[in-house]
Amino acid sequence: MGEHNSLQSLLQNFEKVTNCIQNHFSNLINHRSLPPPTNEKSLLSLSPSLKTQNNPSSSTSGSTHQILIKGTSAAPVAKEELGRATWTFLHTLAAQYPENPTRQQKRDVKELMAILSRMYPCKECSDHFKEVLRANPVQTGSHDEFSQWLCHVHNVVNRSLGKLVFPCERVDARWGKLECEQRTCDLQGTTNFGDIFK
Ligand SMILES: Cc1cc2nc3c(=O)[nH]c(=O)nc-3n(C[C@H](O)[C@H](O)[C@H](O)COP(=O)(O)OP(=O)(O)OC[C@H]3O[C@@H](n4cnc5c(N)ncnc54)[C@H](O)[C@@H]3O)c2cc1C
Repeated sequence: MGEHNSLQSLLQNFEKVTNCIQNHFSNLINHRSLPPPTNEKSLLSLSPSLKTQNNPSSSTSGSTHQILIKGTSAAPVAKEELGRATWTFLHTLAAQYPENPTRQQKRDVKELMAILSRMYPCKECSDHFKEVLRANPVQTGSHDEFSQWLCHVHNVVNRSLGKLVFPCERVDARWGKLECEQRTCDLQGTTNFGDIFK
Protein backbone atom coordinates (compact mmCIF):
# COMPACT_ATOMS: atom_id res chain seq x y z
CA MET A 1 0.00 0.00 0.00
CA GLY A 2 2.81 2.40 1.04
CA GLU A 3 4.74 1.43 -2.12
CA HIS A 4 1.63 2.05 -4.24
CA ASN A 5 1.21 5.58 -2.77
CA SER A 6 4.81 6.57 -3.33
CA LEU A 7 4.66 5.27 -6.94
CA GLN A 8 1.46 7.29 -7.48
CA SER A 9 3.01 10.49 -6.11
CA LEU A 10 6.13 9.89 -8.24
CA LEU A 11 3.93 9.59 -11.34
CA GLN A 12 2.02 12.76 -10.37
CA ASN A 13 5.29 14.69 -10.00
CA PHE A 14 6.49 13.37 -13.35
CA GLU A 15 3.25 14.55 -14.97
CA LYS A 16 3.68 18.04 -13.44
CA VAL A 17 7.23 18.29 -14.81
CA THR A 18 6.18 17.21 -18.33
CA ASN A 19 3.26 19.69 -18.29
CA CYS A 20 5.64 22.42 -17.25
CA ILE A 21 8.06 21.58 -20.10
CA GLN A 22 5.18 21.46 -22.59
CA ASN A 23 3.98 24.90 -21.45
CA HIS A 24 7.45 26.38 -21.86
CA PHE A 25 7.73 25.01 -25.38
CA SER A 26 4.30 26.21 -26.43
CA ASN A 27 5.09 29.67 -24.99
CA LEU A 28 8.30 29.73 -26.98
CA ILE A 29 6.52 28.72 -30.19
CA ASN A 30 3.70 31.23 -29.71
CA HIS A 31 6.25 33.96 -28.96
CA ARG A 32 7.81 33.41 -32.43
CA SER A 33 4.52 33.43 -34.29
CA LEU A 34 3.38 36.85 -35.41
CA PRO A 35 0.60 37.62 -36.15
CA PRO A 36 -1.24 35.70 -33.43
CA PRO A 37 -1.87 32.08 -34.32
CA THR A 38 -5.09 31.15 -36.03
CA ASN A 39 -6.78 27.79 -35.91
CA GLU A 40 -5.21 26.95 -39.23
CA LYS A 41 -2.08 24.89 -39.12
CA SER A 42 0.84 25.94 -41.27
CA LEU A 43 1.92 23.21 -43.59
CA LEU A 44 5.41 22.88 -44.90
CA SER A 45 5.27 20.23 -47.56
CA LEU A 46 8.28 18.37 -48.76
CA SER A 47 8.04 16.61 -52.03
CA PRO A 48 8.94 12.92 -51.69
CA SER A 49 11.95 13.39 -53.98
CA LEU A 50 13.28 16.31 -51.94
CA LYS A 51 12.85 14.44 -48.72
CA THR A 52 14.64 11.36 -49.98
CA GLN A 53 17.38 13.51 -51.53
CA ASN A 54 18.10 15.31 -48.29
CA ASN A 55 17.71 12.33 -46.06
CA PRO A 56 18.01 9.09 -47.93
CA SER A 57 17.36 7.10 -44.79
CA SER A 58 13.97 8.72 -44.29
CA SER A 59 10.89 6.66 -44.79
CA THR A 60 9.07 7.30 -48.05
CA SER A 61 6.00 5.33 -47.13
CA GLY A 62 2.66 7.15 -47.44
CA SER A 63 1.58 9.47 -50.26
CA THR A 64 2.42 12.80 -48.63
CA HIS A 65 5.33 14.05 -46.61
CA GLN A 66 4.34 16.98 -44.50
CA ILE A 67 5.86 18.69 -41.56
CA LEU A 68 3.16 20.23 -39.42
CA ILE A 69 4.25 23.36 -37.65
CA LYS A 70 1.43 23.75 -35.20
CA GLY A 71 -0.01 27.27 -35.09
CA THR A 72 3.00 29.04 -36.59
CA SER A 73 3.42 31.30 -39.60
CA ALA A 74 6.45 33.27 -40.72
CA ALA A 75 6.55 36.69 -39.10
CA PRO A 76 6.28 39.63 -41.53
CA VAL A 77 9.48 41.60 -42.09
CA ALA A 78 9.42 45.30 -41.21
CA LYS A 79 10.48 47.81 -43.87
CA GLU A 80 13.27 49.02 -41.56
CA GLU A 81 14.62 45.51 -41.03
CA LEU A 82 14.61 44.83 -44.77
CA GLY A 83 16.34 48.17 -45.36
CA ARG A 84 19.11 47.51 -42.83
CA ALA A 85 19.69 44.01 -44.24
CA THR A 86 19.83 45.35 -47.82
CA TRP A 87 22.23 48.18 -46.96
CA THR A 88 24.42 45.66 -45.10
CA PHE A 89 24.49 43.51 -48.21
CA LEU A 90 25.25 46.45 -50.51
CA HIS A 91 27.95 48.06 -48.34
CA THR A 92 29.61 44.66 -47.80
CA LEU A 93 29.58 44.12 -51.54
CA ALA A 94 31.14 47.58 -51.99
CA ALA A 95 33.81 46.76 -49.39
CA GLN A 96 34.76 43.72 -51.47
CA TYR A 97 34.45 45.44 -54.81
CA PRO A 98 37.93 45.31 -56.36
CA GLU A 99 40.23 48.24 -56.99
CA ASN A 100 40.37 47.16 -60.64
CA PRO A 101 37.02 45.60 -61.48
CA THR A 102 36.52 43.56 -64.62
CA ARG A 103 34.07 44.71 -67.30
CA GLN A 104 31.75 41.94 -66.17
CA GLN A 105 31.85 43.13 -62.55
CA LYS A 106 31.06 46.68 -63.61
CA ARG A 107 28.12 45.43 -65.67
CA ASP A 108 26.91 43.18 -62.84
CA VAL A 109 26.90 45.96 -60.27
CA LYS A 110 24.97 48.28 -62.61
CA GLU A 111 22.48 45.54 -63.34
CA LEU A 112 22.12 44.70 -59.65
CA MET A 113 21.19 48.30 -58.86
CA ALA A 114 18.76 48.42 -61.78
CA ILE A 115 17.12 45.18 -60.63
CA LEU A 116 16.95 46.51 -57.06
CA SER A 117 15.15 49.60 -58.33
CA ARG A 118 12.58 47.38 -60.02
CA MET A 119 12.23 44.45 -57.65
CA TYR A 120 13.02 45.75 -54.14
CA PRO A 121 10.10 44.35 -52.15
CA CYS A 122 8.80 47.75 -51.00
CA LYS A 123 7.20 49.67 -53.84
CA GLU A 124 7.51 53.12 -52.27
CA CYS A 125 11.25 52.43 -51.74
CA SER A 126 11.93 51.04 -55.21
CA ASP A 127 10.04 53.90 -56.90
CA HIS A 128 12.12 56.39 -54.95
CA PHE A 129 15.33 54.47 -55.66
CA LYS A 130 14.60 54.61 -59.41
CA GLU A 131 14.63 58.41 -59.20
CA VAL A 132 17.79 58.33 -57.08
CA LEU A 133 19.53 56.19 -59.72
CA ARG A 134 18.39 58.44 -62.54
CA ALA A 135 19.87 61.47 -60.79
CA ASN A 136 22.99 59.55 -59.66
CA PRO A 137 24.18 57.02 -62.25
CA VAL A 138 26.08 54.09 -60.72
CA GLN A 139 29.84 54.67 -60.45
CA THR A 140 31.65 51.37 -60.94
CA GLY A 141 35.19 52.32 -61.98
CA SER A 142 36.96 51.21 -58.79
CA HIS A 143 36.42 50.19 -55.18
CA ASP A 144 36.59 53.82 -54.03
CA GLU A 145 34.26 55.04 -56.75
CA PHE A 146 31.60 52.44 -56.03
CA SER A 147 31.71 52.61 -52.23
CA GLN A 148 31.60 56.42 -52.27
CA TRP A 149 28.74 56.40 -54.75
CA LEU A 150 26.82 53.91 -52.59
CA CYS A 151 27.43 56.01 -49.48
CA HIS A 152 26.15 59.04 -51.36
CA VAL A 153 22.93 57.38 -52.55
CA HIS A 154 22.34 55.90 -49.09
CA ASN A 155 22.61 59.49 -47.81
CA VAL A 156 20.07 60.64 -50.41
CA VAL A 157 17.66 58.04 -48.97
CA ASN A 158 18.64 59.05 -45.41
CA ARG A 159 17.85 62.69 -46.14
CA SER A 160 14.50 61.87 -47.67
CA LEU A 161 13.60 59.98 -44.48
CA GLY A 162 14.82 62.78 -42.21
CA LYS A 163 17.78 60.70 -40.97
CA LEU A 164 21.31 61.90 -40.25
CA VAL A 165 23.76 62.01 -43.14
CA PHE A 166 26.67 59.57 -42.83
CA PRO A 167 30.22 60.98 -43.29
CA CYS A 168 31.36 59.14 -46.43
CA GLU A 169 35.06 59.51 -45.62
CA ARG A 170 34.34 56.98 -42.85
CA VAL A 171 32.65 54.38 -45.05
CA ASP A 172 35.69 52.04 -45.19
CA ALA A 173 35.94 52.19 -41.40
CA ARG A 174 32.22 51.38 -41.01
CA TRP A 175 31.90 48.59 -43.58
CA GLY A 176 34.39 45.75 -43.95
CA LYS A 177 34.68 42.70 -46.11
CA LEU A 178 32.89 39.52 -45.18
CA GLU A 179 34.91 37.58 -42.62
CA CYS A 180 36.05 34.50 -44.49
CA GLU A 181 38.97 32.13 -44.41
CA GLN A 182 41.50 31.83 -47.23
CA ARG A 183 39.88 34.40 -49.55
CA THR A 184 36.93 32.10 -50.24
CA CYS A 185 34.68 35.18 -50.11
CA ASP A 186 36.53 37.20 -52.73
CA LEU A 187 34.26 38.36 -55.52
CA GLN A 188 34.36 36.04 -58.46
CA GLY A 189 36.71 37.34 -61.08
CA THR A 190 39.19 39.03 -58.73
CA THR A 191 41.58 36.11 -58.67
CA ASN A 192 40.88 34.24 -61.89
CA PHE A 193 41.11 34.61 -65.64
CA GLY A 194 38.39 37.26 -65.70
CA ASP A 195 41.06 39.87 -64.95
CA ILE A 196 42.97 39.06 -68.12
CA PHE A 197 40.03 40.19 -70.27
CA LYS A 198 39.44 43.54 -68.59
C1 LIG B 1 17.50 50.89 -51.88
C2 LIG B 1 16.71 51.25 -50.64
C3 LIG B 1 15.72 52.21 -50.69
C4 LIG B 1 14.96 52.51 -49.57
N1 LIG B 1 13.95 53.41 -49.65
C5 LIG B 1 13.16 53.64 -48.58
C6 LIG B 1 12.03 54.50 -48.68
O1 LIG B 1 11.75 55.07 -49.75
N2 LIG B 1 11.25 54.66 -47.58
C7 LIG B 1 11.53 54.04 -46.39
O2 LIG B 1 10.80 54.21 -45.41
N3 LIG B 1 12.62 53.22 -46.26
C8 LIG B 1 13.43 53.01 -47.31
N4 LIG B 1 14.50 52.18 -47.19
C9 LIG B 1 14.89 51.67 -45.86
C10 LIG B 1 15.75 52.75 -45.12
O3 LIG B 1 16.78 53.23 -45.95
C11 LIG B 1 16.42 52.19 -43.84
O4 LIG B 1 17.11 51.01 -44.16
C12 LIG B 1 15.46 51.92 -42.70
O5 LIG B 1 14.68 53.05 -42.43
C13 LIG B 1 16.26 51.54 -41.42
O6 LIG B 1 17.10 52.64 -41.11
P1 LIG B 1 18.25 52.63 -40.04
O7 LIG B 1 18.22 53.98 -39.37
O8 LIG B 1 18.20 51.44 -39.16
O9 LIG B 1 19.66 52.57 -40.83
P2 LIG B 1 19.92 52.24 -42.35
O10 LIG B 1 19.65 53.44 -43.19
O11 LIG B 1 19.27 50.95 -42.72
O12 LIG B 1 21.50 52.01 -42.34
C14 LIG B 1 22.10 50.89 -41.72
C15 LIG B 1 23.44 51.33 -41.16
O13 LIG B 1 24.24 51.82 -42.23
C16 LIG B 1 25.07 52.87 -41.78
N5 LIG B 1 24.85 53.98 -42.69
C17 LIG B 1 23.87 54.93 -42.68
N6 LIG B 1 24.00 55.75 -43.72
C18 LIG B 1 25.07 55.32 -44.41
C19 LIG B 1 25.71 55.78 -45.59
N7 LIG B 1 25.27 56.83 -46.28
N8 LIG B 1 26.80 55.10 -46.03
C20 LIG B 1 27.27 54.03 -45.36
N9 LIG B 1 26.70 53.56 -44.23
C21 LIG B 1 25.62 54.21 -43.76
C22 LIG B 1 24.70 53.19 -40.37
O14 LIG B 1 25.68 52.62 -39.51
C23 LIG B 1 23.37 52.50 -40.18
O15 LIG B 1 23.17 52.04 -38.89
C24 LIG B 1 15.25 51.86 -48.32
C25 LIG B 1 16.27 50.91 -48.27
C26 LIG B 1 17.00 50.59 -49.42
C27 LIG B 1 18.08 49.54 -49.35
